[in-house]
This record gives sequence, C-alpha cells and structure tokens, in this order.
Amino acid sequence: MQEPLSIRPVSKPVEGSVRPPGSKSITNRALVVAALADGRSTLTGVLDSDDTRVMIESLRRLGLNIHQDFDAQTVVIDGCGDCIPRKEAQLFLQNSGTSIRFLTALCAVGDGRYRLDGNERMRERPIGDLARTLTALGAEVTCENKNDCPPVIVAGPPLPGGTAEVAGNISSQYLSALLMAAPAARGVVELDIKGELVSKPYVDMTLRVMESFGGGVMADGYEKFTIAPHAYQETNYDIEPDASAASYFFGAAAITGGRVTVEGLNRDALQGDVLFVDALKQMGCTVEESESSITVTGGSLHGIDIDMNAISDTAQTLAAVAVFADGPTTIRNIAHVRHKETDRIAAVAAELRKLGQIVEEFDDGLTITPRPITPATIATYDDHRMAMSFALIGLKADGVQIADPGCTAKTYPRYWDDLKTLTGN
Ligand SMILES: O=C(O)C1=C[C@@H](OP(=O)(O)O)[C@@H](O)[C@H](O)C1
Ligand SMILES: C=C(OP(=O)(O)O)C(=O)O
Repeated sequence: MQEPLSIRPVSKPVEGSVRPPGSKSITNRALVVAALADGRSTLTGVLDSDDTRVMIESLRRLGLNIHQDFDAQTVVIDGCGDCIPRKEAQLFLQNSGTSIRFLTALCAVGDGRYRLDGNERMRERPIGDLARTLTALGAEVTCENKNDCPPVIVAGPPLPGGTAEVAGNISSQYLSALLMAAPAARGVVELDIKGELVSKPYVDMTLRVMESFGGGVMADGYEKFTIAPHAYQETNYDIEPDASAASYFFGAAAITGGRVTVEGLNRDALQGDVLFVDALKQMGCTVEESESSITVTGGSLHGIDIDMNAISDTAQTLAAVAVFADGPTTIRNIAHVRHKETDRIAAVAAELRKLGQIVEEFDDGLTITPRPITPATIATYDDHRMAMSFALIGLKADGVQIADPGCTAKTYPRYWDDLKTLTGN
C-alpha cells in the first residue's frame, strides 16, 4: 500500500480541458462481444486498468487470441464464434464486477468446466441470482461456498436456452451478462426481469454495443428480453472516454468555481453517467455542450434532493460536491451501491463525518449537511471512487489526505497525473 497522498488546495479556480481514458464498461463489453464474434475485431480507445487487464487475461485463459498495445489503446481479438476454445480454465477477476459477471455468462456458453474467483471483497459480492438464471436456462452454475458469492463453478452443457427470471434489484450486470452471451446459446433465450431494474442506462449500453457487432435483442421496455441464436460480426470498434471518470473533473470545476471541459463525450454517449452534469446544473453550475465535449462552469452551489439510481457510480462525486453547498443534499435510491467495491453509503458517511460533516444515513441513501471542514486522512476501502471523489474536497479545504491512492488503478491508473495536470497542483 502506498503512503497517503496530501491534496493541496488550489490557489485559483480549476480551468482547462481533459480527456479521460476509455470507458471501463464499454471496454469490457466490447471485449466479451468481440470474443464471441466470427473473425478479427480491432478495438480502439481501450482502457488499460486492473479491471480490463483481468478481463483480457481471462479471455486468454479461455483460449482467445488477443494482441494488445496499450500504448496505442488498441486490442486486436480473434473471436471464437460461439465456441470457447479451452475446456477448462481458472479465472481470477480481482474485484471487477463487470468481469466476473460477464465472464460467468460467457463461460456458460462453453462446453467445459470453469472456475471464476476474485479477491476477498469479491467473495462478498453477490452473484447467486445470475448463477440461478443460467441454471434455469440449462447450464450448471454454482457458487462453490453455497453463499451466493464467488468462487463460481460453471460446467457444461453449452447454454441450451429457454425462459428464465433475472433479478433486477441487486445489479444490472446480471442482465447485461446474460444479454451478451445469449446469442451464443443453442436455443432462444427469454429473460423476465424480477424486481425493479437498477442502473438501467448500463443495459441500454449493452444493447448498443451488441448492436454494433450485429447482435439483436427484442426488448419489451425493461421487463422482458428475447434473444434468438445468431452470430456477432467482426467489427472495428472505437470506445468513448469514461464518463464516470469525467465526473471528478466536472466536480473539480464545481467545487473550485472553475471551468472544465471534458473532451470526447456528449449527451448521446453510451454511458448514462454523462448525465451527472445535470445534477451539477441543479446545484447551480452551468453546463455547455458541443458534439465532442461537455463543459461545466462552477457557480454558487445549492443543496439538492436527487434520485441517483441510474448514475450511482457518480454518487460519491456528488457527495464531495455537496460539502460545499449552501444547504443539505439528499441522495436517494442507491441501496445497490452497498454491494460494490465497498458499502459505499456507509463509507461515504464515515469519511464525511471525519471531515466534520453532518451525515444522516438511511437504507438507500444519505443526507449531507455541510459544516466547516476539519482536516482528515480519508480511508478509501480499496474503492477507487472513494479516492477519486474525496480528493476533490482537498482542492478547496486544507489538510485532506487520501489513504492508499494507488487503488485508483482499478479503473484509472493515471488519475493523479491527470488531476495534477488539470489543477496545476
Ligand atoms: O454494467 C456495467 O458496466 C456497470 C454497471 C453498474 O453496476 P450495477 O448494475 O451493479 O449498479 C456500475 O456500477 C458498474 O461500475 C459498471
Ligand atoms: C461498481 C464498480 O465496478 P464493478 O461493479 O465493475 O466492480 C465501479 O467501477 O464503480
């Protein structure tokens, strides 16, 4: 673990532009879909981070031929059609939720025996509902410790298909995983969503990535999805910058009263998290958009009451901004973030209280009442988003230190360099 990082307050408002690295969510989808395609696909704008490295390494262990040039942000992958080359593999996915969920479904279309495991925290993150859906579709998928968490054992036969329910209320990644693997099943797959689906924009993203590779899904709202067997086509695919990462730079503009442009994103991006700027607008910032960029200018900040279910990866960023508002902010309907890298509601509440803030925590959210900031070293719980978001508070307040800053490597290894370049700190 690295030494804590001291964040120095900026001497003037943050001004500038930045292009975050490629989207984690799109990179890991494009890799899975390209792996199942017929022929060779070239992916550009690829993110190089822990979460994408474990995905690539796992696909290699499954027998896929992948050439990566991370300096050029490019990956060339020879798809296997619907036939996973290796009949046996042990996959280790660290704490990458997308990787373990997407690969569990991908392995289920294979004709072999696969074991998927992760780090200590991953062994506490739920996956039992996905295993049950795949089992209902005719595969054999079990949690080794019978606790609905990894390690997961996937055994043949190749996914037969049929009709099954999918839990929607814990993680949308189960549905995305099933949708991407379904075209490679032997028969038609029908998925009925049980419970209110969380993180809906990620399902839209899945459908749009699949479509780019020739994948087709019949969707009845977010209630029912039908997928007939078909092949994905080899595709050259460009990945847009990461919108969740962009939220930190927008947050820096909001907190310091500056002006920051994020290049490579607009409102039509595949990632719902671009709409984080609407939350900042509600708080008093100004948002300007062009075809290829979004600019946020800080203003005087007001507390808001907001449902962040659809964009919950940016809830920690909003919590950091909320500390500088003129009144309380309530973030609602994010119970599912308790299952992420850490229990994010509890972690945000604990660390904001260390900084002197008044925080009321409830089952599915929290209310932050701003108070003068007291210096503190922020624990980051091996959660990249705790580190990246709480650093923003230190751009305006004295004495903020971020413990274990290296944890940003999960999705953004160069975060501290890019933040430094932008802030001049
Ligand atoms: O599908 C995806 O790429 C993701 C979906 C979201 O998870 P949940 O669906 O579990 O909320 C999000 O938090 C995660 O970072 C990435
Ligand atoms: C929740 C996250 O990741 P994952 O679920 O893919 O581990 C995240 O990146 O914030």
